Amino acid sequence: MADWTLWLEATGALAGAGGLGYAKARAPRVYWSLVGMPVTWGRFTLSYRSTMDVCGLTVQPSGLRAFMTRNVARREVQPVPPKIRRVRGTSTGLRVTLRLPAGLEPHDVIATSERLRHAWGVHSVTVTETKPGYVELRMTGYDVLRRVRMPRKARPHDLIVPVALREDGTAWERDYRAAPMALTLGANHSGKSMYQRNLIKGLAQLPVALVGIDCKRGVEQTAYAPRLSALATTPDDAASLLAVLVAEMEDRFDLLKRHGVSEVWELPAAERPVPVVVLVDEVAELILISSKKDEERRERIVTGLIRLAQMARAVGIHLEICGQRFGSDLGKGATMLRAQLTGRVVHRVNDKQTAEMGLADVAPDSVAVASLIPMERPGTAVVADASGGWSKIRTPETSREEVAAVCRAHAHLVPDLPALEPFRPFVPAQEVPAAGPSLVKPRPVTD
Ligand SMILES: Nc1ncnc2c1ncn2[C@@H]1O[C@H](COP(=O)(O)OP(=O)(O)OP(=O)(O)O)[C@@H](O)[C@H]1O
Repeated sequence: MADWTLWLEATGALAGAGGLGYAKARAPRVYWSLVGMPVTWGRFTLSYRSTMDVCGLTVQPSGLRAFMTRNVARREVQPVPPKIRRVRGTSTGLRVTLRLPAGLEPHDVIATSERLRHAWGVHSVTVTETKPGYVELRMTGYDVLRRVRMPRKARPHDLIVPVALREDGTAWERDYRAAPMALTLGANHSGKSMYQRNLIKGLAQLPVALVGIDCKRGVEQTAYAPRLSALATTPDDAASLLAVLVAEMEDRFDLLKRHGVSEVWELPAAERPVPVVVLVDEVAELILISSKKDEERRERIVTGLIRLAQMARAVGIHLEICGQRFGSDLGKGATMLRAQLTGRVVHRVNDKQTAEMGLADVAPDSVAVASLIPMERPGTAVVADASGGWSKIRTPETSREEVAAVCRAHAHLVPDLPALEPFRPFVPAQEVPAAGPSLVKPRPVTD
């Protein structure tokens, strides 16, 4: 058996020496499909039982089974590894479904994933419980986060936007129904704007209202103006816009009350107000003040944000807040606001405390991983939610022009929300595409 493994490895090495070595470095996906996958598949198949044995992932067979093996099959009784239910090759690695024998639990496999990775010579092994008694080993043959390519099937739908790639090769999706409010943290140049850019690219294609708050004079979000229902580029405008959003939230609650339901998703489709996603580019610009006279405005902004974060989920208003830090140093109300933001995305940070601000209260295990994101990998982040689960992701590199083009192409999806009309950004006539059929039916917010 070992000879077969050696033969497969030798084939891989020879192919590498014959020119595929170049492909391995420059086109790892091609190399994986041509060489890596067959070699790894062979290595996995041939060494599966012994690897599971040395990694402690076997159990003693049941009495009956041991009896039958000894007396009927007349073979030596051997420890039993998890049963392989399915092996599937993908463009980034191998997926193996295992049925766990009694006595093993998913955590046992998770604890040995590093040993399995080395045993099968793959870049990473991620273990996911698919249903009770079953786990999936997701192996990647190369570093998929080096040059991110999103899976072809990953498309925005409902209120779900694929934003980045996980290190196990699957798409990470921002699901607004599962995590209605989210916080994105990261140091300068860590990739926060790129994350938001990818998010806007996906959201722009959905029937939602996009509201931008970019108090860095709109340098990032102005480019997306054709698809924005509102844009605030100064703290004063932002304070007024948040007051309008709070009033909109209250109107929507009146609508829910009239229909006797508790959230917008229970309303008939024709009555349901369009979801609103509020994207705040840098929260410190909004709530950090330098003089006493701005205190009243800050108070209004923080109160508005906290009210939206606490209640607006039920009426389909979502917050997506970005910042470099988000702790008590931002002043009164900051930690209260943070506690309402369920989804957490933490890019490279300058100090462990910032990673803790984002992750310690939802996924403490991931703090160390976020603290170690290297500078030369912008766009890499750790995502976590209140379920305690977390993943390492990286966004695809997407230019502002590309996202601006998507926004122009979907400008007809801007819904009719009269309350936001005064905040609608100016769009030069040449940027507005010829009128096409509107996919969004204008709906009154109230009856
Ligand atoms: N996923 C990515 N892949 C490759 N390059 C990226 C990625 N994300 C960001 N970058 C690059 O890193 C740099 C910083 O990105 P970005 O502007 O998104 O960071 P930021 O955290 O918003 O910075 P700042 O706080 O200074 O605005 C940019 O040059 C961008 O092109």
